Amino acid sequence: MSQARRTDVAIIGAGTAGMAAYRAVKAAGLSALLIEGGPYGTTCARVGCMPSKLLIAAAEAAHHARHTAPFGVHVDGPVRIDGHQVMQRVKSERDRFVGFVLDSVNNIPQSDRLPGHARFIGNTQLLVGDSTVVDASRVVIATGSSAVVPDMYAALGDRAIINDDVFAWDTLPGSVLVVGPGVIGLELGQALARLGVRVTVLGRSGGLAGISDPAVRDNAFQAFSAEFPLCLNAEVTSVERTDQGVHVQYRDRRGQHTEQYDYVLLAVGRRPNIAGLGLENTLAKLDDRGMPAFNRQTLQLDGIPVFLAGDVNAQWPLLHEAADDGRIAGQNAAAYPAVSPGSRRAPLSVVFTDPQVMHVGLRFRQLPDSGVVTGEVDFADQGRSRVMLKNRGLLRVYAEQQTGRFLGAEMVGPAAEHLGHLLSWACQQGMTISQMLDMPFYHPVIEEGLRTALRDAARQINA
Ligand SMILES: Cc1cc2nc3c(=O)[nH]c(=O)nc-3n(C[C@H](O)[C@H](O)[C@H](O)COP(=O)(O)OP(=O)(O)OC[C@H]3O[C@@H](n4cnc5c(N)ncnc54)[C@H](O)[C@@H]3O)c2cc1C
Ligand SMILES: NC(=O)c1ccc[n+]([C@@H]2O[C@H](COP(=O)([O-])OP(=O)(O)OC[C@H]3O[C@@H](n4cnc5c(N)ncnc54)[C@H](O)[C@@H]3O)[C@@H](O)[C@H]2O)c1
Repeated sequence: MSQARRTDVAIIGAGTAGMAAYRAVKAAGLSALLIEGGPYGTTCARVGCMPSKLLIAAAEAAHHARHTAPFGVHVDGPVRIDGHQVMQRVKSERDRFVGFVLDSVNNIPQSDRLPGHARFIGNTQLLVGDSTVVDASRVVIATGSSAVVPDMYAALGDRAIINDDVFAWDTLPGSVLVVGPGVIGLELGQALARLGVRVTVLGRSGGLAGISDPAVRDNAFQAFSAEFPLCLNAEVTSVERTDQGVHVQYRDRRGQHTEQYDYVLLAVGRRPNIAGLGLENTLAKLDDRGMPAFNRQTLQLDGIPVFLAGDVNAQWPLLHEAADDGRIAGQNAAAYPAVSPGSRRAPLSVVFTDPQVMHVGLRFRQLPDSGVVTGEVDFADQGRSRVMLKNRGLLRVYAEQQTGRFLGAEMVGPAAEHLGHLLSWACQQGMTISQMLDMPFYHPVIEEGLRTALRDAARQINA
């Protein structure tokens, strides 16, 4: 027997964006229904940001323990890694973070929550599960994204894994081939390598951690390829399931390779969760991949009161952007038809490798063809970085020649997560290089490296 529900705003997906949208709709005094087809807890807490950082933290502990000798400090005897204990901490701390999300879900009145997979049967009408029809005045789609699994790996069954599977392990495997040297591939690949897993990371089109500045990318390549086999232009020619794991053949500049791994970790990108949503039953304009046309400022789909928030819109698939998207979509859904562009922050991304990678504002590839100066610092001789033996990396800052306005930066190097925050705040304030140089710099700190890059840019602006 079918059930009918009526609400002002239906929100599909109780992830970071969906929960933020729900809060915004309720704050505006409208009714909202939060529909979730999978487990509660969010991608970030369950299988994304948090468990990956927990694995990285264990890897950093192992790495530090193995690299004390240059300081004259010796850990006599081998560093022993207990894979069970590593994964136990990753999972129990992860569960703690998920628990906080579940608490906030439980604080949402039961009548505002609807479990089940949702699909459109009209512009703002949804079928949830097999029998519940939801009539909404507006809808927010916040269904997230899923890891892409290229066809050639499907035959490997449970030996072809994605990030979710790593965080379900009870112990560490012996070997993993990581396909995709993007953010996920590098974060997890390096962490596993430092935890004693034999790791190879393969890319196919030269990309590395999303870095677009060739000088920064080269510097990053030197750092990572010194730690584990890393090839950015490889072609995997065959993969075959064996009793022991996976038999892999790939080709790179050095020739053909035949190797055996326990698992192939696929980290070749993520795809918006749009398929199966039934958008063809609405008036949304869909492209050839089924993506609806939408306004990037208001997040509204062209022509219908439906909004697209978080990873599913593929604008900036990052946690803080998903939360902002959810707020903007929720506010606009509530205010519809009086929608307005949401306020955005300066772009900032951080990759939690060692050395870390970050970008702020405009990326190198987005810079105008002329009228830009680039200041840089190589961290090899940077004082505090050298003191701590963290002296590898390159920071490049971009500024408008005419006005001196700071435009953006790309970096691989020490404390990039912190330098990235300083720079993104300056970017959002619209500061010039000279205003940034007027700010305090303590001694001796890694931020003095940033000052060197800013001075380099200032010299060129003044010339
Ligand atoms: C390994 C990894 C590490 C990451 N690390 C970081 C990091 O360090 N920093 C950072 O900023 N970002 C990181 N991210 C990205 C970040 O996790 C995402 O940007 C963010 O979680 C996206 O939130 P969301 O709300 O869009 O999607 P989600 O949290 O995935 O929520 C979508 C929800 O929609 C539900 N759903 C889907 N379809 C339907 C349907 N038809 N009906 C009902 N429900 C549906 C799903 O079950 C899911 O619960 C990482 C991602 C991964 C995978
Ligand atoms: N620290 C963070 O903020 C963080 C961490 C993890 C994930 N994320 C988010 O998750 C998103 C997805 O991450 P991702 O690493 O899956 O995607 P990605 O787009 O960052 O990287 C995918 C990489 O795989 C390569 N690739 C594509 N097809 C390939 C193939 N067939 N063989 C070999 N290489 C191939 C691409 O060239 C690219 O280098 C990121 O863009 C980011 O927004 C963020």
